[in-house]
Amino acid sequence: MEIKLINEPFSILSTFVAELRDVNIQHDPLRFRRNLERIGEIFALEISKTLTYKETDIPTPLGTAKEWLPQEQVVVTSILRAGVPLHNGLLNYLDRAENGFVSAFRKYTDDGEFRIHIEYISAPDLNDKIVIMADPMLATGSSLELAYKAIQANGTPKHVHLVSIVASQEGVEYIQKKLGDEPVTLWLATVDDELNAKSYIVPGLGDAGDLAYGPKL
Ligand SMILES: O=P(O)(O)OC[C@H]1O[C@H](OP(=O)(O)OP(=O)(O)O)[C@H](O)[C@@H]1O
Ligand SMILES: O=c1cc[nH]c(=O)[nH]1
Ligand SMILES: [Mg+2]
Repeated sequence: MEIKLINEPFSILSTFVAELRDVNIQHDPLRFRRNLERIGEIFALEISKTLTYKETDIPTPLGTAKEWLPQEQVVVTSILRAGVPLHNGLLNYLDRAENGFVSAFRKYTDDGEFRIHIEYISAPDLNDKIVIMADPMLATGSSLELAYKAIQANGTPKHVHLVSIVASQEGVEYIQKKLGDEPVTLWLATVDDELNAKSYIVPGLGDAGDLAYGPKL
């Protein structure tokens, strides 16, 4: 497994991440979702550089131009809920991609413990395709690991790009341990040092799903 941290060299990306984190800005849900989407667009551009390209004749009004076009079929998948705006951003650029969705959410018990529940998968045939799996938060890493394993039921992808915006160091190490031998690249915008007692990333940004879509029961 390869890990790609895209926050260096410095770019406009860090402005969008700062706005997601900033407690004085993040409570504007339209802006929060749009920043997730904009970061998805940046990841799409970076991931597109890893695709296979073929030189292709393009008819113009004045002649024939040669352009390099991507060859593989891409499938953008995301983890509900918080993955949706990131998914939209990836799809803005990878607009011919097929799409998949996985529900993976924390279900809390009265003692404050939680387990990850996967109840819904909707995805196409993944055999030999380039799969992107998006979730803005990589905290313990359980959601991403289980979602990755769940979609394998739809076929064996050629490669899987796992995309997260804010990761914890512990979560990165967990994914490395669980998926280290898989044909996977883990793309991240930033890595924070800590997880708190409730497995939230510190400093992180809070609850991405709630900030994008409001509280849930
Ligand atoms: O790495 P983990 O410890 O598994 O945590 C990360 C997961 O938690 C969040 O989802 P959440 O359960 O809050 O669902 P939501 O998107 O519906 O709010 C986030 O979007 C990830 O899916
Ligand atoms: O810090 C975290 C951890 C899980 N889910 C979030 O939205 N934020
Ligand atoms: Mg949430």
